[in-house]
Amino acid sequence: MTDRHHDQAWGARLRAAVEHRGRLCVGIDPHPGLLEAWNLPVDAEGLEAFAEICVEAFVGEVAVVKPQVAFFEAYGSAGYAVLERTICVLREAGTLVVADAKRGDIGSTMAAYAQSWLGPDSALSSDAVTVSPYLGFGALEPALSLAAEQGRGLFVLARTSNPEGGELQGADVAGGVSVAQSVVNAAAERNAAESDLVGLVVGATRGHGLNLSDFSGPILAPGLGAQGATARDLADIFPDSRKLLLPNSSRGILREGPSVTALRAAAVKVRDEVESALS
Ligand SMILES: O=C(O)c1cc(=O)[nH]c(=O)n1[C@@H]1O[C@H](COP(=O)(O)O)[C@@H](O)[C@H]1O
Repeated sequence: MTDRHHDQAWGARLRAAVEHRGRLCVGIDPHPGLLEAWNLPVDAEGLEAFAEICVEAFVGEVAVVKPQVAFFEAYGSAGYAVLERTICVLREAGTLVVADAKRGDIGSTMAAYAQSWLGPDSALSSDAVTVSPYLGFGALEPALSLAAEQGRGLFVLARTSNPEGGELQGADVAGGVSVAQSVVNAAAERNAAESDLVGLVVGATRGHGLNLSDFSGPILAPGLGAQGATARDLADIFPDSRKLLLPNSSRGILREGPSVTALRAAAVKVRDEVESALS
């Protein structure tokens, strides 16, 4: 593994970080409305100030931070430069970064996305990236191979938190197996070669209806806070306490800014609520 940040497999790094700092994954989602609420200009400079405040508040307190790429991309190359610096500073400080880019394409193009988000030479390179399997789970293979080689991970969308996701993800593919369940099964099978390489995204906003018993990798569970899920819902929705669950909250915490102290306190509060709900 050539990454100067680590020489361990992703699963080992993730499990060690969660052991130290809890399961919460805090999102950096710089919505224009949040920039305004923080009295920042809605431009790349405001974006940079927003990201710097988040970094200061979250480093050392939470295990995993998930920048939502869309809110950086909205400012073009200037936004990407801010994202590069944000990813780099977080990783240098020992915070794991999941880039929420939700990439997915035919295999040959997927290889290029994989280099951007997981390659050793990219300024956007993160510890893990979110990907969409809806061009076929097999099309993700270039990203899976690169992640394995680099000691990084992937989070594959299975059952998303939004209400619109159910129609497609809940549809039957064969013999009563839903599209989302087929993603879960493919992820479990791929993890037989390297455990924890493939994580799943399963929303925390409602019952997912999935059989997760054969899946032992990490599960990113967005929906805490702004989308209505609470820490207490987590134990009902994910009753198997052996699962490595990473609940995500973005706006629910970010709305407590721009004070670094208040933002940090909000993250710590949700982190601790999650830990006591799941322990
Ligand atoms: O992949 C994700 O992180 C994701 C998957 C999903 O099913 N639902 C979901 O909300 N997300 C992301 O998680 C974050 C949730 O943000 P809040 O609703 O503000 O907490 C956003 O960045 C979403 O894009």
